[in-house]
Amino acid sequence: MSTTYLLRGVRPLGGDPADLLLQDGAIRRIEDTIDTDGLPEGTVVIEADGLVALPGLVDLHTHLREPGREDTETIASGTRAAAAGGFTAVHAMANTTPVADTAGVVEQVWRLGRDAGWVDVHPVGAVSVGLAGEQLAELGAMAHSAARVRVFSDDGKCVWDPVLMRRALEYVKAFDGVVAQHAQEPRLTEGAQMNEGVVSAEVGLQGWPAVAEEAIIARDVLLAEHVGSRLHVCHLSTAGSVELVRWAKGRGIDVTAEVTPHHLILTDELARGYDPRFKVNPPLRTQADVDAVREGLADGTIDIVATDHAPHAREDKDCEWAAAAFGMTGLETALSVVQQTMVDTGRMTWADVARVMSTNPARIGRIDTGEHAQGRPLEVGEPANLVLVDPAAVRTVDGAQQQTASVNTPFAGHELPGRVVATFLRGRATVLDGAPVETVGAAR
Ligand SMILES: NC(=O)N[C@@H](CC(=O)O)C(=O)O
Ligand SMILES: [Zn+2]
Ligand SMILES: [Zn+2]
Repeated sequence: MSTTYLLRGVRPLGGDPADLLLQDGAIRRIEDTIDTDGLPEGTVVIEADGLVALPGLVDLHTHLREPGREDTETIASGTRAAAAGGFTAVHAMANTTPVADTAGVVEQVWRLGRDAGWVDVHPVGAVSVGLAGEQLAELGAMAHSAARVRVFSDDGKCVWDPVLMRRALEYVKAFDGVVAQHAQEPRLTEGAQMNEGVVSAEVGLQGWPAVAEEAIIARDVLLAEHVGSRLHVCHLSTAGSVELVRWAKGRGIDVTAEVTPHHLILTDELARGYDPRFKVNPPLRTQADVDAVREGLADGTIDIVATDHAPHAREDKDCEWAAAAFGMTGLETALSVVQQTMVDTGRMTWADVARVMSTNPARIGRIDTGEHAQGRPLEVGEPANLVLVDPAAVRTVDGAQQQTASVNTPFAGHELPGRVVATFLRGRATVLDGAPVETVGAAR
């Protein structure tokens, strides 16, 4: 029998306090006060005064590195980090070794995720065989596998060939899939190391122009319109990209877009210290771009925040900038960065955070229905996927103390607001008192 939890005085979506009863995997009661009389023996009462309850967070863009780079992250360590960050579902990117471009690989990732038990793992399927950008991968077989893939991406590489991109967009319509594009014109970014601008000129690193991202987004929204398909733009990072997505949506094109926490707060000024922790793809941009993506997220042009959690080995980051790998971790800091940049600044409410970090990503990934539905409202009868966050807490980020197996967080030493106190996956606690519940994997 599963544990019954009574959450006392919690604030659903930051609203008025209420008592919530989680029982047999679902939210059973939401009332001003729930009396403990008559509750099953062994009911665990959590005094949640001042805590905000959100639907379990859903990440549309996580790199779990398994299979192939288990030295940097495994499905178990990455999903444990996700639970610690308040997530109940993640989409695992396809740029593994081997690439997740067959039904066999996506089913393996899905099974390992299920066995680990921390969050629901939804594998992303590659668009092209081996991410090589030449031949379409077996999208249908992945969609109809046990992993039920709906999101397809060559992330890390751009689907550059417009004919291949067109075919992928056409193909995924058959199973209501979406192509998630890493928008990067490869010829315009050969050898690029950081954002092209004043800072790149001053520090002498090769620049990566905004137009390299924007040109692909412009092309792809027109392709999506032409074939009547769904497009998702990964980790959008420039003011011009926000404008393009705004224009496309105004025209009725079925496009969605994501921004990462780091692009909401960090700028290319950080490259001045040549610390490769700040080397990422797409690169950190200017303050004007940061302002534009914040505005785009607040006004709904950008649909979601996705972490692009990209763990890397020490040797791939403890080296000179030009030799270092692109990417930074993010699962355990995402909610805090969104709180700091969007909630504490008055741009968004907690209900808006639920929308951009749970409801919308679940809908884009088509995981918002069925037995394992995610991103559902906090209502009686819905699955008990929840995160409890203490918005008044302040913590100093320490890479070594995180659950991820890698330490390439850009926020080491930063004070960030907010702390995940508890996470529930279908009524089962994965995190309690701010710490992962050790019996999670074993309980299955
Ligand atoms: N974001 C990154 O800088 N790196 C990602 C790939 C990607 O998201 O493009 C990775 O896999 O390391
Ligand atoms: Zn990418
Ligand atoms: Zn990525």
